[in-house]
Amino acid sequence: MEEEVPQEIVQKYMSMLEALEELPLQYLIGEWDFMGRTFKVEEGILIPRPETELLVEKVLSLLEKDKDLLGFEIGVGTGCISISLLLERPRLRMYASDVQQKAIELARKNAQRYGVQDRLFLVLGDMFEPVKDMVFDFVVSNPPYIPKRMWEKLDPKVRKEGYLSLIGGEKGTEFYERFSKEVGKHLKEGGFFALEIGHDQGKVVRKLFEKEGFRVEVYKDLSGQDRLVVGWK
Ligand SMILES: C[S@@+](CC[C@H](N)C(=O)[O-])C[C@H]1O[C@@H](n2cnc3c(N)ncnc32)[C@H](O)[C@@H]1O
Repeated sequence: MEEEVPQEIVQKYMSMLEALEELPLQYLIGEWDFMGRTFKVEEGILIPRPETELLVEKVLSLLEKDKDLLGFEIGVGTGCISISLLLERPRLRMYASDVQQKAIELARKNAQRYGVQDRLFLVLGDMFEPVKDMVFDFVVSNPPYIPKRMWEKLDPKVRKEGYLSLIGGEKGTEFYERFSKEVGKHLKEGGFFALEIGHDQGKVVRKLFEKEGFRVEVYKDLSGQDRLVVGWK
């Protein structure tokens, strides 16, 4: 208590406080926790959310423990979903894509941190384009699902996570519309997909997938809001 704090530390502290007015705390400290593990985060890439842990838990509940499995994640971001799955299922291998090179590089660093880089194949590109001819046991994604008109209304700190991370076209459902038409040919018979959805998107998204012939379940989060959709081929 008697020691005086050095000026340079006081200055660093003050400038960090100032930066916090515009930047989320997570970007300032450079990492954030997801499912009990710490992931590097960078501006422009979604900060892992607690709601998304539900998606990982649901997928884990559907994956057998001692089986060789192949999964695909669209929109890898920090890598928190794929890396969490790989750490819980040692015989799983995952492909994971993103349209942002920055996300691919960040996910690579996080995969190295947790020693799963040999089972995570990171690919740059849109939707299923980087895995054109491949079929998987399952496909998972936490896609952008906020309607375009909401962008300006979002907290400026949230906007630091980036348009591509958050906005799902005019109605917010553009990703699901495209995905519902393409996912079937990339799933093995009996395979499934699992997607995070917005709290008011359960009905619309269920309809989209039922129209394409999938058996569909919508799950709620702990606050009773629609949060996940799972479909089986
Ligand atoms: C909501 S963030 C999810 C990031 C991470 N999976 C998570 O849950 O924290 C959506 C990610 O999908 C990527 N993305 C958006 N549209 C895409 C598309 N058509 N194909 C591949 N990736 C896409 C974005 O760049 C962003 O990194």
